[in-house]
Amino acid sequence: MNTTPPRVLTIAGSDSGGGAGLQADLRTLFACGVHGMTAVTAVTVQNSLGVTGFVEMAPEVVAAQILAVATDIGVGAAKTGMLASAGIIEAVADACDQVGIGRTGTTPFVVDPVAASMHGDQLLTDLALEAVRGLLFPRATLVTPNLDEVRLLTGIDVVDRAGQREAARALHDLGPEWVLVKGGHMWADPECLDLLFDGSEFVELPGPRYDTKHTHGSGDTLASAICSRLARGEGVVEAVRFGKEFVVRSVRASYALGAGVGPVSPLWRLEG
Ligand SMILES: Nc1ncnc2c1ncn2[C@@H]1O[C@H](COP(=O)(O)OP(=O)(O)OP(=O)(O)O)[C@@H](O)[C@H]1O
Ligand SMILES: Cc1ncc(CO)c(N)n1
Repeated sequence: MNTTPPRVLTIAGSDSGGGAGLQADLRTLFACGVHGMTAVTAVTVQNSLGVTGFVEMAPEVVAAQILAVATDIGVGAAKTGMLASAGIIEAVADACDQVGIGRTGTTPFVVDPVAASMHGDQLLTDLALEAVRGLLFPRATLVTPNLDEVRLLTGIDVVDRAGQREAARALHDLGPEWVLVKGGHMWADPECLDLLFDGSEFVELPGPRYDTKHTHGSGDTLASAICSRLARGEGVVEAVRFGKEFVVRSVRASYALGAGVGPVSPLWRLEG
């Protein structure tokens, strides 16, 4: 009999182009050696040029998927991606409480507050943003906003590293245990520095900035790689260090796809 690997649940939307969303999560989780499970929140109509539409799942169907896998298969760590609406966020918060995911329980919970695609297409309503702040952040082990999401959530426009620290403090005040302010969108910075904060200590995670436009799915890949380690029982700092290293290599392995923005690729992990 083979050993059952650790299990990670992603609560996320589908990207028909296969580069971001739950497809990026599943391929990253596979490459990281864990069993991936999905609670689908929405189906987007998407390719390398952007998102042209989406339909949401009914909130009770999202909750039912979470309960179904948690009560039978078990969840070692969970993450959120696109959540689409306030109704879905309320259902997710409630279902997570029921099965011990997040700070009301013991299962690590990574909240990636996906608000828009990299082309600027909105993936979350304005009302839902308030629900992310009020219902998900206080339950999160770790939140992983990019700089556009930081601006939407805190009003802080981060343009330098001092601003990144100020934003980390403001986000931590919203209740998560840890905050990771991603630096990918600090375009003037020759590096991509991600900043981790637990309310007292800052941990800087420096990394190169590769000269490529093909970074679709980088945030999903980072959060999924982090979850793969949290599900093994690693601490947040160790897991985030692994995730950063993993996403850097995946950006380096990214490829062109269609006429627009290609995806980062975790396939390097499976080669050789
Ligand atoms: N050009 C790049 N070269 C190397 N690392 C990058 C690059 N762009 C982003 N990263 C890294 O990828 C991760 C995701 O960062 P980013 O700030 O782009 O998040 P995101 O906007 O949520 O991602 P996406 O919306 O593309 O999925 C971070 O660890 C960031 O430092
Ligand atoms: C479904 C989905 N989730 C997340 C993102 C952001 O990467 C996207 N473009 N599409």
